[in-house]
Amino acid sequence: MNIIEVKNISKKFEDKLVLDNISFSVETGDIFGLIGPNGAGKSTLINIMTGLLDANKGSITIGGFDIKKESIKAKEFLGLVPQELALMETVSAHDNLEFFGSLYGLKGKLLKERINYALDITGLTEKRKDKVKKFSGGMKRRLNLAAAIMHEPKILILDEPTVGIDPQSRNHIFEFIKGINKEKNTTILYTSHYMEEVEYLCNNIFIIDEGKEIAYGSKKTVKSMISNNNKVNLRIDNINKDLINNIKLINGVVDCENSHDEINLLVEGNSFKLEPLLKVLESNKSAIKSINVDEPNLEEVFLALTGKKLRD
Ligand SMILES: Nc1ncnc2c1ncn2[C@@H]1O[C@H](COP(=O)(O)OP(=O)(O)OP(=O)(O)O)[C@@H](O)[C@H]1O
Repeated sequence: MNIIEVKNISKKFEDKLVLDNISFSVETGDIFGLIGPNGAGKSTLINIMTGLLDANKGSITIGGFDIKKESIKAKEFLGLVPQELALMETVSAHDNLEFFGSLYGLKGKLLKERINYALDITGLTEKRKDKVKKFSGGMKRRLNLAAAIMHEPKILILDEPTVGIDPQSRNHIFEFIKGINKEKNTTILYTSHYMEEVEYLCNNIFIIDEGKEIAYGSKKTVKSMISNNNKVNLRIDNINKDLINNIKLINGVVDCENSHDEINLLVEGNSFKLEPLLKVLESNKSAIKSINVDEPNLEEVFLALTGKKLRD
């Protein structure tokens, strides 16, 4: 079932079109990536999805409910972690979560359980009694995540949660996302302009630039949009002319470059097989030190489709 359906959303600020006919759907239990550079329209889209902003055109359903017409029911599905922090600095992590939990009507044993779970899954259990003003930026961001899951939302929307934080907190956030997705089947909508994060976390992705769809589908589909070619890097002994010529004759080899102990191949993903390559190496008595096969990464996909880099 699709827990999120975005259909033909357009949005203008004054005369400027910042979202241009955007459509996609997110399946229940997916980790879905919304990627684009600064100013692409990600936050505007999230604000429309969460009912904070009206679109000029199109519709969005959350859990089957229209975000405008049945907003109370639709919003029950949502947990939002915005870019800005919303925490009380002068009280402890625990007391912040107690406050946010009570806003959702939680009390007693259930409130305690939810606080413990939220602290545990964000890696903050040891800091539960510390005042938030003593926290690093990354720890505050994690506490913000913990606050957003107190009501156990079915969908968690994270707007660039790793911007400007330390690597340790970044890893905690990744573990948190994978953990809550696995344990509670929480659907995740993750926005970022870091391609490698989306590459690591997400199954399906939507790439947006200047308000327009650039690519949409499974990670594999999106990567295959630019090319079916993979790169193969070989580190071997006994590289000679005959070997290179024989490698070039292997079905699916598009290009072959070599240095003294390394060969780099560009191969056609659908027709190239490793077996004939291994036979050629064996008959040339070339001992293999390493073989690596690389797919294009999402950064390369974005560059190929837009002609520009995600981050300058
Ligand atoms: N309230 C507003 N009034 C006018 N223009 C706006 C408003 N909010 C956003 N914009 C413009 O809409 C475009 C999309 O902005 P948006 O914040 O959605 O992008 P983003 O992809 O989330 O980028 P970032 O990562 O920088 O937040 C930008 O050109 C921005 O300047």
